[in-house]
Amino acid sequence: QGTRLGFYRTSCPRVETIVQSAVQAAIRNNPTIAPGLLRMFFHDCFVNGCDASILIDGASSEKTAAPNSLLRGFEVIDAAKAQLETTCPGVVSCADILALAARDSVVQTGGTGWPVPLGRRDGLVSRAADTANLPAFNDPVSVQVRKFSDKGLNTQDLVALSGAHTIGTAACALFSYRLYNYNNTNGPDPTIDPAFLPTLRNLCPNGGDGSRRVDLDPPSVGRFDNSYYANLRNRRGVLESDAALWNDPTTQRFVNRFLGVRGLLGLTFNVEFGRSMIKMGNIEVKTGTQGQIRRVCNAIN
Ligand code: HEM
Ligand SMILES: [Ca+2]
Ligand SMILES: [Ca+2]
Repeated sequence: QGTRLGFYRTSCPRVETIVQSAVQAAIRNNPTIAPGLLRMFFHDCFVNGCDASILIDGASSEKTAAPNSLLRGFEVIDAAKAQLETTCPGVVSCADILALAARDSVVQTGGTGWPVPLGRRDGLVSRAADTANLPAFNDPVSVQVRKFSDKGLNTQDLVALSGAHTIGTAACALFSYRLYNYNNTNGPDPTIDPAFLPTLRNLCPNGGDGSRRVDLDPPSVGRFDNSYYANLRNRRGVLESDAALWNDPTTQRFVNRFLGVRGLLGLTFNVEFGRSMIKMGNIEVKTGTQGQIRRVCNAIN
């Protein structure tokens, strides 16, 4: 009683093309939508499962919580839903639209696609307090591993899915503490490449605008490739949580495998990313008669 391929084959055969063209149009107009939608899906699946709880508006819904404050692309899901309601009213869940949009965002940025099993139903609750279990920018590897394993994802999934940071940006506010007075040392995080430090300091001056955004995978921020892992090896991970994946021996081994280091069993990033996304997309899904099919994605019926 899970998700499956071809779920809308008879009830809404054009669902994939409709979502794809909405996502394509949005990204053409604003490339930052691609990372926005990919991250949105992660933050949906980790809180009450992949059930579109992230999309609900309201005073204390998940959306209003700090870890979700910088998400973008909600209007793209709403637009796809509006089109689907004219083509096949009352049939396609917002949770499935988000799962497809995340995949399409990867394809649009040059990644390899994967078949998306469908049949998720939309959830009935969305509470800001439930976002506490999302991984944080300063989580050590042990905590990242635990948060992923709580959702049925292993260490390889963690390293593969963190590869999403091959596209997109981060706000200075979430990592500039590493650049100036890390852990009250009056100096930078010693694990940052000293040649990379001036670049980051220029982009995020001490006491400067915390909302300024920096590429997570320079200079390949718009391409869905494995260059993120090379940055980790070169001690150029921007977020502390990313840098930590290199500094821990277990996760470093996976980074090296994604880099195709000789002597280790190689892993192809784009293939493994899709596999892990299918796993993530099945976290605590509601199917059958659970939940509902929302009429609009930002409110419960
Ligand atoms: C331990 C796990 C993770 C942590 C701690 C983490 C943390 C973060 C943080 C702090 C940002 C910057 C947000 C901002 O400033 O707007 C970010 C960005 C991003 N994350 Fe993650 N992340 C993790 C895993 C993932 C996963 C599993 C995915 C998707 C599969 C993902 C996709 C993204 C994307 C695409 C961005 C760029 C967002 C944009 O440009 O708007 N992350 N992440
Ligand atoms: Ca959810
Ligand atoms: Ca990249």
